[in-house]
Amino acid sequence: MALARPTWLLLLTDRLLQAPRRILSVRGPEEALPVVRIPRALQRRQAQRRSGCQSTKRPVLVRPGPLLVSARRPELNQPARLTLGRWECATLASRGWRHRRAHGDYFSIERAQRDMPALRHLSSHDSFADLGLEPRVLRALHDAAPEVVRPTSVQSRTIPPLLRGHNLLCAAETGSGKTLSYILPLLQRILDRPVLDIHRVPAPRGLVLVPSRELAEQVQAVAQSLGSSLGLQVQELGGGHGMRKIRLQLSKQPSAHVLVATPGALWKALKSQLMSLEQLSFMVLDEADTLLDESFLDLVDNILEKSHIAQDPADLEDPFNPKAQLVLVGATFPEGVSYLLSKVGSPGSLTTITTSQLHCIMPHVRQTFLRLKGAEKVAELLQILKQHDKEEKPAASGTVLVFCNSSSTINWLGYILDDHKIKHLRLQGQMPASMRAGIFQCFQKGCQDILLCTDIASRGLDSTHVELVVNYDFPLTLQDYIHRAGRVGRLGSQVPGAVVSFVTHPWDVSLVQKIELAARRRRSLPGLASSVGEPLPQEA
Ligand SMILES: Nc1ncnc2c1ncn2[C@@H]1O[C@H](COP(=O)(O)OP(=O)(O)OP(=O)(O)O)[C@@H](O)[C@H]1O
Repeated sequence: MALARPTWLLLLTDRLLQAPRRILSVRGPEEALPVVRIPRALQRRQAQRRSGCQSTKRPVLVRPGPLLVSARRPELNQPARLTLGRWECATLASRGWRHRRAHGDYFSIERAQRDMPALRHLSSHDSFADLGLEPRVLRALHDAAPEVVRPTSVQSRTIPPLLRGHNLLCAAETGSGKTLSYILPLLQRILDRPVLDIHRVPAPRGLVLVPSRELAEQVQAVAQSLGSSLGLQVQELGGGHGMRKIRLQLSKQPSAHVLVATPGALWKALKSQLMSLEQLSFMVLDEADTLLDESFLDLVDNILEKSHIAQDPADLEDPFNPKAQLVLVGATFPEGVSYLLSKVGSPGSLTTITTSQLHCIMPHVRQTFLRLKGAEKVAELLQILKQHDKEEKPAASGTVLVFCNSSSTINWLGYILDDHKIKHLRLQGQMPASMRAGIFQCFQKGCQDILLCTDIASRGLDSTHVELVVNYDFPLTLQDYIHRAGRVGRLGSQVPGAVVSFVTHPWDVSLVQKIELAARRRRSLPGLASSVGEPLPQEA
């Protein structure tokens, strides 16, 4: 914006410009002479003004048609038909967002397609029966989830090799149906294998390790709904409890066939010899990148030591020395994933399944970024929530997830929402286990429309009724952004979702620029493995 210059300054500069290249004095020759130099840009502007010339800026051309990126400044829009080349530079809408003058700016990555990528490229002839599942498993699937008729692309590619006994790494975008892609083969494989002998302690034949107790509850519910009609019991063992509770939980179903557990709780049970993994024939690490990061790696390492992982399908055939098939599942895998995989087994023994949209910005969900001052965030959130409350929606749909980076922000924001009489639920890691239990299920059932949560609700939790994700605090990593945004636009979502992110800090801006560039180029986000199955670097 041009600032109004006082008239005296204009007159002075006009005078000075009469002799543009000379050193100009404004005092007598006897005094010390201050030197005034006229900047060239100002000289040019003044010359233009005098000659009545128009600005040389080209007028902004806003072409009609759908957009891939729409910005507050229309000259930064990108039409949907245009994709930026890999090495091509573009002026980003978020360029200059580190400066405080950018406050109030915004842009959106628009919805480029209606269907989620997992459902594309499927013909109506695809069926679960073609994947090698037995009729009894198909019946169980039909009884438990009649809406699941056609397999998604990740299910079509994952189920057959798992049924053949391969160790597998499945990397596919959020909400694409990864849970069924490992649960169905798990149930069929353990049905096929006889029980060897009676153990003194519970000895599950299938194990699913997950990073949070909410996810353990969810996977247990899916597996149990399928297992019931197959005569299989599925038990959940969530973390945050003492030994007494773990003992009690295990004594409820001592002969459960499948265990869904968090690493901490399982390791406590194994250490106290309340459980054995000797009968294990199928082991899954769901959200594998989290389970292999520093916070869980030691526990997972210990658990893997107690399980006998097969190196290839032939190892599974020996009835006297049972070994377990290993499956790693996730929606994000950081660069250097091969190094992490080498810690759980030989990466060469893993069949790798990845999808084309892995680590990409979801093309079917509108994602908006607002550059705000920290002090404006509360007002903006209240406005979004009040606006959302006014809209008419069917029951248990159109709910909102608000993500913050810390438990203290959740508590503080919760009090503010209470003050404004906005009903909501809160879920954060510092809550005692007893308080935390059941909150996400309650939100899933539609008891409340709004859930304030930290990243413990961002991974794996199914939320097909969520309409809006608000990143009140911008996530700290691109992985977290992918997982949070992945709570909308899921398979079976009842409403087309949207994501709104508040951008306040300079480090937020760096991530936003990476997201915007990846979206404009329609490429995967940087810093995440482009090829999950890449070979390990050779040791020197
Ligand atoms: N073949 C299918 N047809 C229709 N709906 C399906 C199918 N497979 C799974 N679903 C549904 O899709 C939703 C998402 O599935 P799921 O939770 O397994 O996704 P995910 O890939 O594990 O996601 P995340 O990466 O977030 O963990 C669930 O509600 C599930 O019931």
